[in-house]
Amino acid sequence: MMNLGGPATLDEVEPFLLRLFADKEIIQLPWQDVLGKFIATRRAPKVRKLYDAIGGGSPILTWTKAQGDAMCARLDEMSPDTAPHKFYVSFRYTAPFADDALKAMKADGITRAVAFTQYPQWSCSTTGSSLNDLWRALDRTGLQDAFTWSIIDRWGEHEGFVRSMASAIDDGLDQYADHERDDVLVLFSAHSLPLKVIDRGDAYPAEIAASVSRVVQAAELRNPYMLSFQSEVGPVRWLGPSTETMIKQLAARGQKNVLVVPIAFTSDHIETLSEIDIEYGELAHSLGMTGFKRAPSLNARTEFLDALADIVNGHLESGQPHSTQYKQNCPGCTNAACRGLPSKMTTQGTRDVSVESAASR
Ligand SMILES: C=CC1=C(C)c2cc3[nH]c(cc4nc(cc5[nH]c(cc1n2)c(C)c5CCC(=O)O)C(CCC(=O)O)=C4C)c(C)c3C=C
Ligand SMILES: [Fe+2]
Ligand SMILES: [Fe+2]
Repeated sequence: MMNLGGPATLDEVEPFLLRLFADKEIIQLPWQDVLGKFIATRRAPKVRKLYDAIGGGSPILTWTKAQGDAMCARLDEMSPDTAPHKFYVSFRYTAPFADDALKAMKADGITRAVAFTQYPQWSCSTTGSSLNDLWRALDRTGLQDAFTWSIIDRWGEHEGFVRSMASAIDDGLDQYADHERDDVLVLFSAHSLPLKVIDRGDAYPAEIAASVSRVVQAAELRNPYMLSFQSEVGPVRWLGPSTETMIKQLAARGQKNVLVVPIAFTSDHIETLSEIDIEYGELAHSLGMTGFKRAPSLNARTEFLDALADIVNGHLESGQPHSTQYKQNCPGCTNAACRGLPSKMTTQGTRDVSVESAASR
């Protein structure tokens, strides 16, 4: 289960930021080694305070473990012939890292592995970076031939994910009085990306829009809705419209009730608990937006746990080594590591594992 990760303690904030701003696959900065370090160390005290205010660290590992446990229990029932199923966490910028996951898998005698991104929608800077690092970690640990791989690289239109988002929106709307409910504007908010990434041809904006469209249909939403992007950091230009700007503009035209729906995250962490709930919440209230609320994160929502298991089971049944989109490298990509494959990939899925050599690396 691959994700960005987050600092579990306040002491881990600075190392986490240093690793993140050093990664050229998530953000490209001029003189990255120097500027990345500068931004990370300068940002750390502020970000430490933010994590302090949400309980002293990120809950992303706790949620990922709860999701993994529930997913594997369901998979053991759904697919006894591939049981027992085990999950391992591979975070990009905090422990457990890809190397930790691979070593633990080897120690447990695992031979068949599914690299399952926890970002529903693809971006080269998130799932792409995690996968590139996973393949590098195979080399670092000398475990190139230990596992036969397949990849779940995107699932933003999966029916179970879409239905869990729709039911989270229902719960979000239930927070309003009956007479207010029709007046609520549903503001889908996704993590933004540097425009440079978009200009290379990254699939993220289209995949986010597809998720929003499917969720709106599944929720049979009668409320007006829109999509904006949050969490811009660093001195580069970011994809808009920005969630913060939209809140200001909606408040200026008298919109009182806004329900924010985080569409690109599967659990609570700093972007939901701090940025939306505290930072945007205070902004909205200061501007007279009395009904500013957020739909609950998916966390351990039963429909979502079912969805995670269904995504993996469907993947195993499909026999596909990865999505048809996976090999579609961004036309503007100059990173030789992108869209590589490990040396052992399935051609037929778990139920009939035959192995082919890496098509490219
Ligand atoms: C520096 C560039 C960043 C890009 C590009 C980016 C994209 C991106 N991130 C997520 C998901 C998460 N990001 C989280 C925190 C976080 N992200 C960045 C930077 C970029 N993200 C920073 C510096 C931080 C740390 C907090 C801060 O300093 O503001 C997290 C949460 C971590 C946690 O608390 O557990 C997640 C999750 C996505 C989906 C995405 C683009 C598609
Ligand atoms: Fe981020
Ligand atoms: Fe790339």
